[in-house]
Amino acid sequence: MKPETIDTRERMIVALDFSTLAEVKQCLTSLQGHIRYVKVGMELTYAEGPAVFHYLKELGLKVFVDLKVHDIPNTAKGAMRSLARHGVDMVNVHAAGGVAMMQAAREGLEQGTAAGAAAPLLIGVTMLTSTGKQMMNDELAIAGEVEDVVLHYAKMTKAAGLDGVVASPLEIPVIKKALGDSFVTVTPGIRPLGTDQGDQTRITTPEQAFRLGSDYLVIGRAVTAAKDPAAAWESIVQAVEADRS
Ligand SMILES: O=C(O)c1cc(=O)[nH]c(=O)n1[C@@H]1O[C@H](COP(=O)(O)O)[C@@H](O)[C@H]1O
Repeated sequence: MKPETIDTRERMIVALDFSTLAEVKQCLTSLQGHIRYVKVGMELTYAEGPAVFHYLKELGLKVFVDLKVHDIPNTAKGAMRSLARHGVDMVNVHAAGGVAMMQAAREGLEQGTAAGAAAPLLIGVTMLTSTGKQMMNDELAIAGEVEDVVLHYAKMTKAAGLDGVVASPLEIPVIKKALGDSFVTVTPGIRPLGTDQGDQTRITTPEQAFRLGSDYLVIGRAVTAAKDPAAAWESIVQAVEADRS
């Protein structure tokens, strides 16, 4: 199904950046029934192991496992084969690992997916949303504009046969224009008005992210660190739906 035909809530992913299952359960006490899609990153996976993926799937949630694999092709392939066996919905690798690594990741994912089941969406991370132009140019020694580098990584990702990319919402129009509407875009760096920018650099509001054409928004601390996560979540959903109508 094309992401734009999916309900808004299915396109908003909550980043469960916690280090214990107890904290996850506490957060879900507020959010359960409101959310449909969650992201499990390194912090929670390294603490609780893959059992947490199954716990969340059994609650009826879709699960994006964000481990940002970046290694030699053979290792990336094995990592994806193992991840696919958990029956999750979305996984990612760093596009900077290169086309051969991404192709190997794709192969591993197909090998690990149960017969008859759909493979998880495989997404390439372009330039982290915490990275700005100065850091990219001076620290990482990558010349040019962030948007051009992101587009280059997105083209590599598509050439490798992946389903889409992680980028900032700011780069989505050029990615969609060059690579087509069905190339999936997943965007962190979401900051509702009045929330703390923290360590993110290339940010937009949730409304802007949808307007720029993002398929899936990843939202973490603006919701999970709020006093009332469900209220924070619902105010984002309302703002987005009002903006889109
Ligand atoms: O792959 C990601 O999900 C990711 C890529 C990226 O470029 N930037 C980024 O922030 N993320 C993740 O998205 C989430 C953003 O969280 P908040 O900044 O709290 O909304 C975190 O879990 C990050 O690990």
